[in-house]
Amino acid sequence: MKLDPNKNLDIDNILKDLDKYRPRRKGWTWRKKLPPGTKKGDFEFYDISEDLKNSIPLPTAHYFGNIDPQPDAVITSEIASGRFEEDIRRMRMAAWHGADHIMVIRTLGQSHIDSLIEGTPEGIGGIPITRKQLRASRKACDLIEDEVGRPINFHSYVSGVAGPEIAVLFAEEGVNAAHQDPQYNVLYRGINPIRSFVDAAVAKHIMAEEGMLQIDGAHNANASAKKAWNVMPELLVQHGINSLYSVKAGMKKENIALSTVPPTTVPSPEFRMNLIYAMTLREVFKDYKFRAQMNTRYIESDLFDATRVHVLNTVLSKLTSADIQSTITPDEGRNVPWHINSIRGVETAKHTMVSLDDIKEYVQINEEKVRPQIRDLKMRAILMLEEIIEKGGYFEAVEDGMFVDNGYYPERQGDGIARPKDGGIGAGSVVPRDEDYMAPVCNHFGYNNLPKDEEYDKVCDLIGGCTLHNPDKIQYIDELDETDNVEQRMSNYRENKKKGLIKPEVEWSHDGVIQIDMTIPDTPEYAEAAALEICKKMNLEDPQVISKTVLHPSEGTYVEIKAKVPFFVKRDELTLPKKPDVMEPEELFEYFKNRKVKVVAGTVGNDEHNVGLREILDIKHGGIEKYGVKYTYLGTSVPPEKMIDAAIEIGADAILASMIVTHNDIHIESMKKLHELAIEKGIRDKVKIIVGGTQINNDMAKANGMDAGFGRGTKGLHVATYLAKNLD
Ligand SMILES: Cc1ncc(COP(=O)(O)O)c(/C=N/CCC[C@H](N)C(=O)O)c1O
Repeated sequence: MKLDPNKNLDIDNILKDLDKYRPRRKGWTWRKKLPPGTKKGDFEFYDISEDLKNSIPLPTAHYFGNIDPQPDAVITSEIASGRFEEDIRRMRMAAWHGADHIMVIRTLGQSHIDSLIEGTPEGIGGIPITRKQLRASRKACDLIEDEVGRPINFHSYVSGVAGPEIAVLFAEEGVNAAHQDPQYNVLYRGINPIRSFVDAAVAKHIMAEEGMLQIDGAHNANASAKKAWNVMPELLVQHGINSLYSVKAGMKKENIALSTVPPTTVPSPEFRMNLIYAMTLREVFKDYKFRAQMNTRYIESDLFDATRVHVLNTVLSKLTSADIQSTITPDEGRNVPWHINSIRGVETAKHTMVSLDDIKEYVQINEEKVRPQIRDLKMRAILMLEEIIEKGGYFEAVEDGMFVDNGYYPERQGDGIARPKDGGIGAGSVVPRDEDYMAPVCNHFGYNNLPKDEEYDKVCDLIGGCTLHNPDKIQYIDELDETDNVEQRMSNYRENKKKGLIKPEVEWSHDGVIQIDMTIPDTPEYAEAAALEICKKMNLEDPQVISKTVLHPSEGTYVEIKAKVPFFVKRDELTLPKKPDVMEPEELFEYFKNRKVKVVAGTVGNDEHNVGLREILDIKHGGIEKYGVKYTYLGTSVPPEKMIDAAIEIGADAILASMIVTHNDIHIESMKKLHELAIEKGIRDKVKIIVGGTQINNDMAKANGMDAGFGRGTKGLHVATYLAKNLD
């Protein structure tokens, strides 16, 4: 099965035969870097990887031959609509924009479920991670990676009281990467510390054997602390605990990605503070990988502000290093990510990384300035580790509330998250393995009383293969819940699709949600009330203000609203907008380089307007001069006779006559005059007469003897295209 860029991804195809689906590979895939100095278009790049086969380049790419250079870092798109079948389309969109790491947020609270969920129940704020969801998503990623021409890493989360089971599920299903950090269970999910670390060793060992990439959980401290910038010393400690524990559980350092989020933002003097932290982290953990993540901590509902934060975060990644740049949707502060915002996040990362190609060769960090601060930060982390040892170890330290304290260690606020060593969910559930404990499964961590006297290659030979080596042993359970399952959810989607009904969407198909914005010249309260009233009068349903920007306390407020359109439009009743007939700039440059074209231009009759014509002529705003057309400008209020004489004198190929004034149909008269004079002087068949103006259109112009007419919104590109296509 292959995807056709001109066709929707067929979810039914994805759902078919999932019981037989097998992942095409296991483990993580990095991008294939290109040699320094690789040429793309007219330019050399030093930090890029192989191109995509299919992609959507950045908005300005069309000026540069549509190149779409791919940064060397993997780019993550985080997707979480709550319905996996809806996420799949967004994965495809994100991949076309350059994401090759798809992370799907888990539904609320899955960490507290002590077994695997089966089927595909609808999630909240994320989706339930289940075998069927993983298979459908990985299968979709197979198709999408073939379509864009680059492997896609599918990512999920190993945490909670079912951590080891989840890890085995991921290993069986070819999940390529996962978050795994026992500190996450302890601090944020209140799961027993000892249980969390024992489970983590088992989970990490399985992940390690499958070559899965691991992302740790340090970013959560950053996201949970009231004063995130104060937890920097602790972040180093948390990274250290998880990284070393992972190595001891069998993970390779190149598969251990430290999850680093810039701890602060404006109006604090964020960049120099985040720079110190980022540099310190990379020095201390230089053999590991870095997954930089845009800041989720301070994302408000203002999309522009979020995007500015994200650009600066990515600049920091480029000035230090990032093996993976995870993107957060700018609407993190107000919605479950919308398609457009998932894409905006990916574009921000790609834009910033490509624009800063090779920047470290040009911008050197002032060592004298940063060194003392890096040293200070390292010392604070070392002191914290020493105190942890003094207290008797990690469990005692976390019991004592040392973690996520809002002090800048060693200063403490005393408001850390304390977790009792023998308390929390799953307390007392860890029992030592018996002497004769034997588990005939592969990649199993810890004591395993395996037979000494038997020959076997791998442990599971003892039972004819475990699910990691004999996937036919996997018990695939389809849907358990008659009502909450993907077939139910897809039914009315299929109905509407078959009828060719179209509705806007932001999270789910046919949710009908649109976003509109308006500026109301009033106080924020009145602006909000007015905006909602305007939506009601527009017959929009359930309008909600999702963001407000005060332009001035009383002069004006910008309001963004989401609301639902209560109707469908029928696809087969739509008349498609006529594509403007324009050639690509490169084609026009080429044409006018080989065909010297001269035109005469002026505003005809008693008419002093000249701005519009100048825009069509001048190079500044993309006038015809930009493409190589030579023009002679005769000015304003030019008599038709003078236009024709000038055309003869310079041997013009075309006359461009601007006509703005139209009262008493003076413009029609001028057109006729130009046409008749050109015939009289014997040049009518040698010159194209083109008229333009706000009231002009092509049919009217041709009806009055002209060759073409251009109305409001015309650009030099349109006129240059006409000339290139119509001059002999
Ligand atoms: C270390 C760890 N383990 C498990 C979970 C998931 O855990 P639950 O199912 O919500 O309990 C998380 C979640 N992180 C938040 C989203 C990801 C973030 N935006 C990121 O990209 O890093 C986690 O950080």
